[in-house]
Amino acid sequence: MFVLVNLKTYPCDPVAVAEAVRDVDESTDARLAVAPQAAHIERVAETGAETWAQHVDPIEHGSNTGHTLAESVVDAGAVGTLINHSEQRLKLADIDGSVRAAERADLETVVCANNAEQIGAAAALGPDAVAVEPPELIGTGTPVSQADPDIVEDAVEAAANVDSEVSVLCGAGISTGDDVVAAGDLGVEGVLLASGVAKADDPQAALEDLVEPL
Ligand SMILES: O=C[C@H](O)COP(=O)(O)O
Repeated sequence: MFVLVNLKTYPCDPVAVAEAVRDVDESTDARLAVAPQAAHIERVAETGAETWAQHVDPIEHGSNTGHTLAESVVDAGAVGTLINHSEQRLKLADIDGSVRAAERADLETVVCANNAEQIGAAAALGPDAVAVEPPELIGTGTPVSQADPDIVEDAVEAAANVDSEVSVLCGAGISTGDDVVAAGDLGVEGVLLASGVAKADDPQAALEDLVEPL
């Protein structure tokens, strides 16, 4: 299982969480990665944790003030990027452009979507993976794998119908090992989560709990 921890803009210590991600990754067969804010990518990557960007823009080098260039996050140490997170929604053409920008820079991609229909459209753009996240469950602590298993199974089917090479993750409310196991039982290859780790008093203990049954 792939456990991708998005730090969003939570007021956690990104380096401390990254060190916990690195250490727990070394103790499990699961793959762990962390997605800090862009300004923290370099310091996070220096810990040795697998580091992702939260977003890249559909741009090339040039006159794009305030945008995030795929090559720049690679220079800082990122190896992958989220695209179209529920909190950073893009138009379809821009999702396509961001996937192409990430490919150009050799970044792995996870395109997020709200439901199975959008997952099918996202998979058609050829990312490495898609992630289904019902927005109403994000940050609630109520896991999608238990609260809305149908949307996860439908997303797995929708992606497979379009491109069986595209992996499927699910996210929203996942914070325990049982949640991750339940997600795996629904057919996903990974989970995308945030508050369960970024807001935990002890992020390392939260991560250890997440991978303990894997
Ligand atoms: O990127 C992570 C997702 O939006 C899930 O967030 P959450 O684990 O806080 O529900």
